[in-house]
Amino acid sequence: FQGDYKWKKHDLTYRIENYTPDMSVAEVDDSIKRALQLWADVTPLRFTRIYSGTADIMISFSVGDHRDGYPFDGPNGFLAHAFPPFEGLGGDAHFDDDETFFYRSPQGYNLFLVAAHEFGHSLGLEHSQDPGALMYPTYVYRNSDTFVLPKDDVDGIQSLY
Ligand SMILES: N[C@](CS(=O)(=O)c1ccc(Oc2ccccc2)cc1)(C(=O)NO)C(F)(F)F
Ligand SMILES: [Zn+2]
Ligand SMILES: [Zn+2]
Repeated sequence: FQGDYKWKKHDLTYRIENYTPDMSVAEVDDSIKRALQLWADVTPLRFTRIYSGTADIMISFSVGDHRDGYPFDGPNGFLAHAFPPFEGLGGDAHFDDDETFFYRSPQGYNLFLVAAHEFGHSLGLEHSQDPGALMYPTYVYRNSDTFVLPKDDVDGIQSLY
C-alpha cells in the first residue's frame, strides 16, 4: 500500500475489534499497547484505546478473504497488513489468524513485533531496505523484552511527525 500519507493530528484512537485464540485477551492487549508505545516514545503521537465506534486504527484478526481486496493466504506467507493513514480503512491493521502468534516468545510469530511493524504502516511508513529495521518486510525474531526501535525506523517516523 503506497502513498505518502501521514496523520494530520497527533491524538489517535485505536480499537481491538476481536481476538486471536493464540493467547489471552490480556496478552493481546499488552502486545498491541507496547507496539503502539514504541512509536509514541519517539514522536508527538498519542494513542487512546476506545471500545466501540470507529477508531483511527481498527485492529482485527481474520482469515482468508476478509473483503478488503487483500485476502490472507492460510498459514505462513502473509502474516498481517495495514493501511496508510487515508480516510476509512486507512490506519487499520489486519492480522492473519491462520498464523500462530506468540506473546514474548522466540518461536512462531511474536505478535508484539508484527503489530509494531504494522503500526509503522498505519502511521505512514513504507518498507525499509535495512535488514535490521523493523520496517523490513521479512519477519526476524527479536527479544521483545529488550527490543528498542532501530535507528532506521526512528529516522523514518521522525521524518513524518
Ligand atoms: N504482508 C507483508 C509481509 S508479512 O510476512 O506479512 C510481515 C513480515 C514481518 C512483519 O513484521 C516484522 C518485520 C520485521 C521484524 C519483525 C516483524 C509484518 C508482516 C508486510 O510487510 N505486511 O506489512 C508484505 F510484505 F506486505 F507482504
Ligand atoms: Zn485486510
Ligand atoms: Zn509491512
